[in-house]
Amino acid sequence: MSETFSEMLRCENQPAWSASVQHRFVRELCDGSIANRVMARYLIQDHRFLDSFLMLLGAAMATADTLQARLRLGRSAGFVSGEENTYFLRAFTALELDEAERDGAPDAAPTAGFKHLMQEAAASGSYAAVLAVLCVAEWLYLDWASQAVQPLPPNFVHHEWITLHDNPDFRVFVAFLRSELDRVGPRAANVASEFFCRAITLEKEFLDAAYA
Ligand SMILES: Cc1ncc(C[n+]2csc(CCO)c2C)c(N)n1
Repeated sequence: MSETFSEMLRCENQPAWSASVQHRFVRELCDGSIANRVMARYLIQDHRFLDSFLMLLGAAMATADTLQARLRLGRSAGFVSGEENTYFLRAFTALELDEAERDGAPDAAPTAGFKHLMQEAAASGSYAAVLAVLCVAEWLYLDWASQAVQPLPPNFVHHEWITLHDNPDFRVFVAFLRSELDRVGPRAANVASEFFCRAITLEKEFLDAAYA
């Protein structure tokens, strides 16, 4: 069987991909041993990129070439704006982080890098560029979350961050993003490959930054 375009990009970006999937953050999150301050640092930074992520989803809706894709992307934007947002707020409360602590910390370099990359992809007007960044952000998370061993850790701050990225709806969404990238990527291979590579590099740096 021949390799799909998205599989080819993932292969081309080894070992960076596996370094994220097997990252210390993922290991400690999945076994529940992660320090509260590491989880807090990670979630504060992750919450920062939600705004640019929604710009990226909006750009995907604007640049998609079919109604079916726009409808699918629209549902995902609704989900990210709803349920996931309450996870962050509940987690911030559980970790006893007040607004001053959340707002006081500056953007870490990979957070700023991600915001810039997502805004650049959104402004490019290229569906392939947007899909490449979306694909890394979502597929990488499904990849590590689906390898979590049962039973998941009892703390909701840990297990919900895993199940948010490993559930039937999310699987379908990642499969959709990959099939879209497989469909339009080969026609814009250089752009897709450049954005994919920049995104995976930042994912690894983003996880490292939680321990910095
Ligand atoms: C650094 C970083 N990269 C990717 C994701 C994954 N992610 C971001 S928004 C979104 C959509 C709704 O779940 C998903 C899966 C993340 N959270 N943080």
